[in-house]
Amino acid sequence: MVEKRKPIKVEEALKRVLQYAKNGSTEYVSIEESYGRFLGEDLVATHDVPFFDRSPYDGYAIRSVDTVSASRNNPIEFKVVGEIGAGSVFEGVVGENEAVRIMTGAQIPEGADCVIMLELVTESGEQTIQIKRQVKQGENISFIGEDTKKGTVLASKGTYINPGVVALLATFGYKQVPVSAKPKIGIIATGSELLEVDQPLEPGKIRNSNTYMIMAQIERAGGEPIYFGQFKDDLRTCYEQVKNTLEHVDFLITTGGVSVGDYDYLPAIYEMLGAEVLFNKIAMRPGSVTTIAVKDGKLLFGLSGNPSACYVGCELFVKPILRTFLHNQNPVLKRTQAILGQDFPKANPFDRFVRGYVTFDGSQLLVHPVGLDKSNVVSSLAGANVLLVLPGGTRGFSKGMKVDVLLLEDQEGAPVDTFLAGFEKLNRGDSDEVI
Ligand SMILES: Nc1nc2c(c(=O)[nH]1)N[C@H]1C(S)=C(S)[C@@H](COP(=O)(O)OP(=O)(O)OC[C@H]3O[C@@H](n4cnc5c(N)ncnc54)[C@H](O)[C@@H]3O)O[C@H]1N2
Ligand code: MOO
Ligand SMILES: [Mg+2]
Repeated sequence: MVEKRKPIKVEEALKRVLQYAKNGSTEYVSIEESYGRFLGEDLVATHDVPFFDRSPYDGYAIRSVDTVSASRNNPIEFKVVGEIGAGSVFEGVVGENEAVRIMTGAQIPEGADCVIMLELVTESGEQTIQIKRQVKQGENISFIGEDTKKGTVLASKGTYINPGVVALLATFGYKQVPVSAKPKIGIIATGSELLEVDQPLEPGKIRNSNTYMIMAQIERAGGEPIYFGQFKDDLRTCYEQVKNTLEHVDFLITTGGVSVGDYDYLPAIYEMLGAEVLFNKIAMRPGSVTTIAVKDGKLLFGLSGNPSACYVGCELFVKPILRTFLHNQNPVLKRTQAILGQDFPKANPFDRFVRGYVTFDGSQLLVHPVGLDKSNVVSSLAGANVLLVLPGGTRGFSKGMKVDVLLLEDQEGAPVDTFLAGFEKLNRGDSDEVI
């Protein structure tokens, strides 16, 4: 008698998995290697930026008081007493009707309290200029600390290091950057039908695409994938592999063998390991068979063998655990809304995660499903930049309807609470599907 599994809601599955989320440690990498990593400590401004009052223009630094009566009919003459480019400092003090020729980025000389742009002065002699307008105190000065003040937390621990964060790291002198250590995520592919990537096709066999897809997904999410090989559907072999691999990784992903088929051995393997199965059926498509178990606090992700199901399982459940390991506060996929660009007539007994492509039509986001919506297809994955979330218990969606989409290529992510709330408020109908 085949086991009847009880599906649980996506949000319930995520809550159960997140109970086992752990934070990893911190390590140092050079600033050149920091892009794409996650901050291992808060990034705090260790000094004001700018560190000194500076000129935002090429011009002349003067005293505003000397320009009070300046006008087109009353040009005021200034003596040019010095010249500084960025990086140089004028050693004297700017006195009455004196000007220092100053370039963008140079420190405002003592005595001066404003800058007039080169274009607005007339050179009236070898070392003299004329000014025909009033310049206000503080005009054209970038003041100390106006960019950021010493002590400000500019990015918190766990923040994704984008190019802007790299600029801040350099600004504050981080030659070595504290980053969150990447979780080591083991991958084992199961299936007697699997060929290595470089093997020629044979009847009944397919190349193992899931391994490489998951490796890429893990890298995109910021983890370190470690591939332990592909194994035939043999209970002993697969059990030994899973057991041994677990010792060397922070989490383990297997693909295939989680359903109810004769050669689906993962359920038996969890039992032999003495692992606690958190769930083995989720009310979602694809990926309903996604099974997650825990052994001594370590998560085992039993992802489906079907490529699209495997992909979705990885994004929805592996990514949040991975990102939490990196101390990231926004570990789940960011959600937004888009207008369905074409009919999607298929009924949705379970929540459906359709591979889609989002574009902006000038006023709104439009989303189109990509390729065939079947869990065993691989081609739709390449063109997808979102997953459309179609609530379970509904009977199809038409063009023009507003739908939720989860962004696949976004690196910012979203907080768990809002993500869960998004699912809880889905307008689901009654599902008559039981398997
Ligand atoms: N009687 C039932 N049959 C199935 C059910 C069910 O509930 N009752 N669930 C179906 C669903 S839904 C899915 S999804 C799949 C899940 O299958 P498994 O996770 O057990 O995976 P396998 O049986 O090993 O393989 C399924 C499919 O995927 C291909 N595959 C496997 N590994 C790879 C890989 N590394 N790269 C590419 N493709 C791979 C494999 O050849 C199979 O075609 O079960 C349904 N059946
Ligand atoms: O788990 Mo299967 O992918 O639902 O389609
Ligand atoms: Mg199977």
